[in-house]
Amino acid sequence: MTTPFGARLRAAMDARGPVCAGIDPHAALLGAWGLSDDVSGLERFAMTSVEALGPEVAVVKPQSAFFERHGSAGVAVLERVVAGCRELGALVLLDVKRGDIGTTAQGYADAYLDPRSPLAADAMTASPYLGFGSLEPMLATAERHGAGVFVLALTSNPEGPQFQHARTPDGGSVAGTVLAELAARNAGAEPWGSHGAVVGATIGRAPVSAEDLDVNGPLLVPGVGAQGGTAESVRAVFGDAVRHVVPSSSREILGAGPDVAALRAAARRTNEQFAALVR
Ligand SMILES: O=C(O)c1cc(=O)[nH]c(=O)n1[C@@H]1O[C@H](COP(=O)(O)O)[C@@H](O)[C@H]1O
Repeated sequence: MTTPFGARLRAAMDARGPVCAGIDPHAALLGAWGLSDDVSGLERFAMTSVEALGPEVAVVKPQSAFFERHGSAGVAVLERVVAGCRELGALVLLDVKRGDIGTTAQGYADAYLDPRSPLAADAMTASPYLGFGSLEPMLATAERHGAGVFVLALTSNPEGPQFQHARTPDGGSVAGTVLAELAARNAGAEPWGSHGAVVGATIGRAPVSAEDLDVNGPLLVPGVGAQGGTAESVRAVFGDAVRHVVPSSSREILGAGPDVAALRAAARRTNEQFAALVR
């Protein structure tokens, strides 16, 4: 039987540190690396990131949007990023933030979580806006293949609270409902479950407690670095749930490139800042 994603993630974090390094080939970053904003620039950026980060961090998170904007040739580069990072020992969380009615959700699950797909990753990001139950095909497909799903709960952008803090008829919040559903799904799993919540480092006051944040699964925490989140602010926001945190940083680490050693050193620094939090 395939080892569940949750167990693989725990082992990878113990071995390499907790940080998830994003691969976000923004036009601005391509420029900062002296690369052209086209497929050849994208390929150079992406494969340099793979070489630097694949052997270094527990999880790599390629942002699909920045590959898709170059069309099918860009998606072909993304396929090489996914395969290359996995070959170098990093888990791959594909950031696609998908969500749709069940039958279509199955299509997304097949695309990103079925090992027979050219874009098969270890985990994907999903949006619960069509209802948590609409994600069932992704959760079930992930479980079948030892993969995981990270569901948006409290995102790092300022617009997030409009929906995520909204109250449900039972008096809870939308974000709290997502967290409760994840906790139920991960219940009993050891060392923790395979499905995580996305909770930004910069959320400030949120309608959930540290207890709610303990979903017996990983908490992907973007907003670290470029968006202002630090180890201290993460400790303040997450309380006891801080041991579940997978801090995610894209621009701050990538800004150290294109030198491979400098990129690795930036990832290592972020790991050092957060290592003590998650023990
Ligand atoms: O799912 C995510 O990773 C994500 C969730 C969120 O709430 N906020 C957020 O910034 N992200 C992603 O994190 C990346 C930006 O990270 P930085 O460049 O470190 O700010 C982008 O790929 C975003 O899509």
